[in-house]
Amino acid sequence: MVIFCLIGEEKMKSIERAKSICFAGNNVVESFDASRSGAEHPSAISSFQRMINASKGKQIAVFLDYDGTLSPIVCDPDRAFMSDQMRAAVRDVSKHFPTAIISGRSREKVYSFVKLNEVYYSGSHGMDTMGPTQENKSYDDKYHYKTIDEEGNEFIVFQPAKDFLPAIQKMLSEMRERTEDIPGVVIEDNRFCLSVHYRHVKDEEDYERLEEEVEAMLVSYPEFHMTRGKKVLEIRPSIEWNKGHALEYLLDNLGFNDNSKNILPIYIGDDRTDEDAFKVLRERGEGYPILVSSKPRDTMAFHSLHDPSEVLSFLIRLGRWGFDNHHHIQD
Ligand SMILES: O=P(O)(O)OC[C@H]1O[C@H](O[C@H]2O[C@H](CO)[C@@H](O)[C@H](O)[C@H]2O)[C@H](O)[C@@H](O)[C@@H]1O
Repeated sequence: MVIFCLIGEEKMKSIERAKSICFAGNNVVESFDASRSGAEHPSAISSFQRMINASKGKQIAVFLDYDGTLSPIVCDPDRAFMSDQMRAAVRDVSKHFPTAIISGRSREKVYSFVKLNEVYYSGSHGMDTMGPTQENKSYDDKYHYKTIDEEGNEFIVFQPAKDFLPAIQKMLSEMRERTEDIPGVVIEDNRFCLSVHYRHVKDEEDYERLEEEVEAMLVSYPEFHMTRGKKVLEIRPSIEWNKGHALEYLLDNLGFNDNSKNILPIYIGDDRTDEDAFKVLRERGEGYPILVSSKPRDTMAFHSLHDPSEVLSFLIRLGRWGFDNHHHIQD
């Protein structure tokens, strides 16, 4: 079935450009573009060997975004499934290197897509992180708790936006009421933040009204703010915590603090929110921030991958290298 998602800002632009953004086979809505970021952001696949050489004597750790990285961008957020091949590749990588998925989705939702017990999960743009249990004195105990999975493994959960949960639930009902007469709006409860999707909002006027409704609601919730993603407005608590903080938190819990030079983190992501994590790696002066994008873009990443199928090739290669070099997670 061919489904076109030609809406909002695309509607205003030329048909030619729209075709490249919104082709529809298999419901996939982000497609290839001939141009790519070239010399500025070399391909992580062609630079693979160089990256691996730099990892000598260091522990590689892998951090992955979900939507647009492990799964293609599709029209229906509830159907952003990951392929079995991708799941196998992530599983193989996680056998050799600590691996975490850091997503804007709720932690439970991203786990329901990925279904791997071997990886750590951080949901709600890093505001809900389940990591290894090393005592971490630098973070507030009030927002930590310990938990055990079905296999008896102990984890620590850190939820720095916990105090905002009642307000988020109120906003969820209010937003649903405010937008019930705007065709095409989908509101996703991401637990510590909300996603207001407008991919299916066809009229420019409806889109403008939607933005006004979000802004009007936020007047009564000054402790929240709105950010923008791919055809989505996101409502988030205004705390100083993002995917970059979640990455640092996980590195700390894995035993690699700011000063550690024994770690080589790889972070792969496609969205604006991933830039916070790219920035952390740049500032630490170690590791590889990799942008997933078919077009050149302003980014803090050093390398790029074209799309999730290139992410798959990269992960397969990394998993094989880990196997061939006898890297075991307990080493
Ligand atoms: O941090 P991520 O894992 O990349 O999550 C970011 C948002 O991703 C999802 O929305 C995006 O993907 C959908 C499915 O492909 C697409 O329909 C939507 O237009 C995109 O914005 C997710 O639904 C959001 O909740 C996440 O915040």
